[in-house]
Amino acid sequence: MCCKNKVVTVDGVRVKLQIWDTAGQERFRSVTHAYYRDAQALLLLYDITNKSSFDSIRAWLTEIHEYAQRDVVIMLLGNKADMSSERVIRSEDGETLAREYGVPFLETSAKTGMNVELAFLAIAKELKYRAGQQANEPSFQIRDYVESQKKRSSCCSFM
Ligand SMILES: Nc1nc2c(ncn2[C@@H]2O[C@H](COP(=O)(O)OP(=O)(O)OP(=O)(O)O)[C@@H](O)[C@H]2O)c(=O)[nH]1
Repeated sequence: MCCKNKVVTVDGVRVKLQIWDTAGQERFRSVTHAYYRDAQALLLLYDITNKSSFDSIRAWLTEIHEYAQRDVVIMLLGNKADMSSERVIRSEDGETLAREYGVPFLETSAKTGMNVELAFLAIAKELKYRAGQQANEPSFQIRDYVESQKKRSSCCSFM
């Protein structure tokens, strides 16, 4: 499960993220608590071509509420956005779920890289902002940032 490092540059400062990939299967649930208990951020991925992966997100959010840090940064990601012909979960469904839980949402593709850098950058920005919060600094809103930066799989075919 542990670890890959990812370095992103946030406002000229290099931030190192240590990424743990916890397997999503039910049978590993009991052991994954220990892995994410101390995490500062959690990326919850489902597969847009797999309904059961989307359906299990609610259970994960409930669990996280119980076991994760109270101020953990959570982001919902609908992965495999490149596989549009096999899509079963609409972007709107991801957006609605994310809105319900007040978390930012992106569709990503690990294959093409769509929105992947943005997901890590948004997390790093949020964590950096929280760590160095100054009284006179404008607040950083991760959801607004993600909304303003994201690329939609349905557009931008010229890219
Ligand atoms: N087309 C496409 N395939 C992907 C994408 N992301 C992952 N895959 C493929 O999906 C399969 C599963 O990927 P994994 O990274 O092993 O998935 P996982 O959910 O981490 O698997 P577990 O660790 O067993 O829970 C692999 O064959 C990947 O190449 C994507 O964005 N697009």
